[in-house]
Amino acid sequence: MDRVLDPEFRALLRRGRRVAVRAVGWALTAQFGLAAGVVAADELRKRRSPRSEHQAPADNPRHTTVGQDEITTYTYGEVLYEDMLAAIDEAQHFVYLASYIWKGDQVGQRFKDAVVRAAGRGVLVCVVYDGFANLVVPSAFKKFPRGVHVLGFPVIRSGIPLVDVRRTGRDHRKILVVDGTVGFVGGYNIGSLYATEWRDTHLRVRGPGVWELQNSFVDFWNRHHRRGLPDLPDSGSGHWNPSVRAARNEPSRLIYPVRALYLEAMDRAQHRVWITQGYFIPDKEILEGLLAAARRGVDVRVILPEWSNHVLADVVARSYWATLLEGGVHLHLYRNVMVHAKTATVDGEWATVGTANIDRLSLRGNYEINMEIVDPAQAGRMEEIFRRDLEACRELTLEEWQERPRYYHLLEQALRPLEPLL
Ligand SMILES: O=P(O)(O)OC[C@H](O)CO
Repeated sequence: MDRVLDPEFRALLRRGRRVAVRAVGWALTAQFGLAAGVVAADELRKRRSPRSEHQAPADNPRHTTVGQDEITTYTYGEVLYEDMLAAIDEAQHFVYLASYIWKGDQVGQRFKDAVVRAAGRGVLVCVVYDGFANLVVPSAFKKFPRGVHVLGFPVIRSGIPLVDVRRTGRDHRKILVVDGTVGFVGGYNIGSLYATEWRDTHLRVRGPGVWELQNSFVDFWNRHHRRGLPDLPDSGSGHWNPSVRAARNEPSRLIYPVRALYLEAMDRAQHRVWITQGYFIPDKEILEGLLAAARRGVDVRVILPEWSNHVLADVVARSYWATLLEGGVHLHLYRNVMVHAKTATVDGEWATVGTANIDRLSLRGNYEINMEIVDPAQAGRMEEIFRRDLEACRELTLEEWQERPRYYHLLEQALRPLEPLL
């Protein structure tokens, strides 16, 4: 105690604290400087090889029937958007549309026109977009006529996010529900780029499973809409079908079941775990799940873009590749086209398609929704799609990865601490 009061010792402590604060400051500056440098270098690379030279494969949708639900799986945006727009144009009672990104471009305008038309003929129209994800979209585009009810999920929310987790998370969902009879969900945001240049996956559900999507929309809307917007009827469902279910991450209710969905499915796998992801930064338990499956002889494969549109996410993701490859996980790099799908299939029995990436933001951060379908026909379709995608990929070998330049390895380690932000 005497020593604490000793002025010399206190001066020493003060100096130590100053040095520590400065060191942390320099480390953070260096790390963010490095991150900025990597982003700038990637911009140069993109300018040299514009992605628009590359088109996603224009595959037709695939259909299955699961119990009383008709499931259509889309892997090409242009076809999906036409069907979504047709569904909105056919709406008679309500249109619920949530899109994390809603670009103010040609495709975005077509969706806007469609919902305005629906509202004009007396259909109840409620739309949600994420304020942060659409900061770059002109505000004029985000203004709708009075008949369209709009929830722009605020960029800044009340409360202190670090103290109250319920106040955190972006609305990352992409859902369309029309009249309770047809629903769409998956990785596609709304925008022209995604129509032809990105490889993504979306589902259309027709049948009682639509309730899963409708319920997610209604619950979110009723919890988050501002005063003046209508409450939506919350119907409940008499239909209990374990084969077609939605898992919804909801920070405001402290539930993150999509992560559990992946962990449980990997744990059960005996033959195949085939995952397709745009941004793949597995946390400790997901990584353990993949490696454990590979150890017991399961064929574990992940399709990823060779380069995604987020270079920092790429670099941090790559810091796990050596561990994955050494553990027997196969990595397939999709060439030239951005793969943005958030899907997985296990043993030809189970499949998920949704909005959640395998990264911290999606699995422990955002509002997300993934359909879980336990059915050999749908899982078979997803396996067909996976095999088809493999043709556009090259497999990365451990030897090749070990030969990457030393500086690249250092970059991965230096940027890995950014993982909680991704
Ligand atoms: O957040 P996601 O998965 O919808 O992806 C969004 C794109 O990265 C936009 O740049």
